[in-house]
Amino acid sequence: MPGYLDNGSFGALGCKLVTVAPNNANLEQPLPTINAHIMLFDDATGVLKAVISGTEITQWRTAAASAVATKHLKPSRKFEILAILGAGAQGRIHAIAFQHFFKQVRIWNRNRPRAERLVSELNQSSDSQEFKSFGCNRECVEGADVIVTATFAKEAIVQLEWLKEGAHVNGESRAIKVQDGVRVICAEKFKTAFTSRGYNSESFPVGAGLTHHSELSESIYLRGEVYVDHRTGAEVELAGLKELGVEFKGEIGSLIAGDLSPPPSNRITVFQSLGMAVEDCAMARLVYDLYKTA
Ligand SMILES: NC(=O)C1=CN([C@@H]2O[C@H](COP(=O)(O)OP(=O)(O)OC[C@H]3O[C@@H](n4cnc5c(N)ncnc54)[C@H](O)[C@@H]3O)[C@@H](O)[C@H]2O)C=CC1
Ligand SMILES: O=C(O)C1=NCCCC1
Repeated sequence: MPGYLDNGSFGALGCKLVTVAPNNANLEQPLPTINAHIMLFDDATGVLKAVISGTEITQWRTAAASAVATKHLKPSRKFEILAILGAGAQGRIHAIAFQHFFKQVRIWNRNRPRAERLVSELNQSSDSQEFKSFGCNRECVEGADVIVTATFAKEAIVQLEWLKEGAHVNGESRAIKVQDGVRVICAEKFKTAFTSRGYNSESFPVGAGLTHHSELSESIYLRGEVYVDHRTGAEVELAGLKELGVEFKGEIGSLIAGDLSPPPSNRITVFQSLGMAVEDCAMARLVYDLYKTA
């Protein structure tokens, strides 16, 4: 993921190499599923300045993007309940990053003991928020003001009728379109890019028919106000949603810049996060600057 930013006073040029190995959680000594390294270059000369571990940066910048999206899509709402589906790396960091804006943080995982372990860790480090584990995704979501989905689920784990009026959803996993029969052997980004171009090889045995894979039900995308981090990326990576007739209302950056107004507060909103290299570059530069001044 190569990225570059320059606002006149702060520049960053970098490239993140990232792998996704969903089985890592099942190893005897579990490892993160998503591992990354960021090469940071001098943005004026192009000279390599540092190679920085990008695993935690990926977790924090993704949660930060969701927090910023939530703030700008729901500027006037008072939140009480946050529901997080998925107790992995993203679920954990979202809980830590969001906790102070909520009275209760609910966490569901398909394997409940994992949610219970996370809840126990979080309750020990907090004196004001209540963290609660759930065995049922519907119960976890019903009544929540904000929902975060951070799993690898290929079927909907959130339904429209479970959402309360004005709820906001941060969807971390891509709502991808694949052809039935695709063997998952590589990162979603490449898989989508290959199959959407009709490529077919031994590594990609492609069957008939199109399937829409997403953590959120189609009706949430169709009835909600859907915002993305990057429209050009979304047009390609979320082609399945476009084909369903889903309209992307805009980028979160346009809301921050004041080029767009937030939707009425009683509307259901969705931030469909893709992840942007520029987020990694900005954070790598901040980490590098802190390291140099420490
Ligand atoms: N938008 C963005 O910028 C980013 C998005 N992500 C996405 O966030 C999601 C979570 O990533 P991590 O927390 O790093 O992974 P992780 O492996 O640490 O956690 C994944 C969680 O999902 C659960 N899970 C796995 N398969 C499932 C299924 N079929 N149904 C229900 N639950 C299932 C696991 O039990 C686990 O708790 C992934 O979809 C990943 O692609 C990750 C990084 C950046
Ligand atoms: O934005 C990222 O970084 C990632 N997004 C999806 C999963 C891999 C990492």
